Amino acid sequence: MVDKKLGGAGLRGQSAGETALCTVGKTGSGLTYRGYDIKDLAANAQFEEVAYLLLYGKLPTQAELDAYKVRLKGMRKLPDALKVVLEQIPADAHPMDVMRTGCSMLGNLETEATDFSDQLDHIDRMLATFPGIVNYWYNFSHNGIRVETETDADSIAEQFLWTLHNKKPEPLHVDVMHASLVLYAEHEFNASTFAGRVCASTLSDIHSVVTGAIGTLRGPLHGGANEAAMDMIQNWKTADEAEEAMLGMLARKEKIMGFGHAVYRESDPRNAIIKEWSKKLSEQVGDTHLYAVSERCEAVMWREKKLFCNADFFHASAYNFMGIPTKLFTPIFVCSRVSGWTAHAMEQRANNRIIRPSADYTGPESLDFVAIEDRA
Ligand SMILES: CC(=O)SCCNC(=O)CCNC(=O)[C@H](O)C(C)(C)COP(=O)(O)OP(=O)(O)OC[C@H]1O[C@@H](n2cnc3c(N)ncnc32)[C@H](O)[C@@H]1OP(=O)(O)O
Ligand SMILES: O=C([O-])CC(=O)C(=O)O
Repeated sequence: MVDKKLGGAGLRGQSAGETALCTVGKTGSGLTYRGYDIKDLAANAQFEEVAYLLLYGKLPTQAELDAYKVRLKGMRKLPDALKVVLEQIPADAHPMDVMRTGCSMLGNLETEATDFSDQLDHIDRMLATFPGIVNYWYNFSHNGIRVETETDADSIAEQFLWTLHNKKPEPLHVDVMHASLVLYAEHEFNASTFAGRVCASTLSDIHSVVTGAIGTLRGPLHGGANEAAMDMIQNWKTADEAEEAMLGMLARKEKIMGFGHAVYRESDPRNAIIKEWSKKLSEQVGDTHLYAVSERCEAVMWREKKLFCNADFFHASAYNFMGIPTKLFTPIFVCSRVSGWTAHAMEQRANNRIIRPSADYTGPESLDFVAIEDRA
């Protein structure tokens, strides 16, 4: 078991508020959304059911789910002014920067009411438009295509793949995307959600909450780890080559992306689920090495450091097998986590006090003021 350093830097192990949305690592490795185990949700629920659970407080009935999906489907059109902005962003921009700009621009065009009475309309609109935003930019900047975002896709999972590849995706890939979006939807006071809650606590608007959260998720120590893991494993053609390279990285004390966690001590329960999907996809595409390389990385990290794969590691190979470009990996996380971020914003707003902790001062004391002409 990994010995976690609690306290000290990074507010590790300290409670920074209350939530009814999620528990992380309560038994060392468990994860629940509003009391439901992630294993049950990932195996049985579509992403829209989970988004509904987080945002509307309960699992939907069939009629409620059908109506919710119709509502989201009707909200997919991108405003022309947003498309104009997306078309200005160069092909070599990072798609997370595109998401951040896209979200912010949407907030300029469709600003939330200051009394938050329309918060759920804006939240559902973000859920509905985010896959189209990133893929409209991607297809325009890379392929010169203005992709249609008002597709016939039945779900957000299908909508992401459809707007990326500009065609109806195959059912297995849609199933994997549902599971992936369910796994990424919510995770208590992780860095991006906490950033969003701090923003919400100032009574700022929902697009500012999400824009700040996107910027926070972007880093390789957080959501960016799925891309970083892919960049790493794609260098290796055999499991033995991967093992040798990893041992070198560990000897040089390099961080290995997709491993370790700030809260879990034994395992990340999302890993086994996405790993299973990655295996299935690997068989489907006739992969000869990427899954084997990934499995060896997992074994080496456990053997050498007792570090386990977090949610991001096997997402890398799974997304790769579905033909998703590596730099679009973290934006998929955004398309999902926007449900958790905004559920937290609503929870914060419902019982708000501005989040403003204290700091331990470590600078100099009682200095004499020096006139500008006398300063060295
Ligand atoms: C969806 C998500 O956001 S999941 C997280 C995605 N991020 C990554 O995969 C990035 C790689 N992982 C990491 O950087 C870290 O494990 C974090 C940021 C996730 C957690 O950080 P912390 O809580 O500070 O890590 P923790 O306290 O468990 O670290 C214990 C020791 O293991 C080391 N360690 C932790 N993760 C790794 C890793 N991936 N590779 C190598 N060493 C590691 C730490 O450096 C630390 O060593 P030290 O005591 O010599 O300094
Ligand atoms: O909880 C964390 O620190 C990071 C994480 O796994 C997530 O946000 O999904």
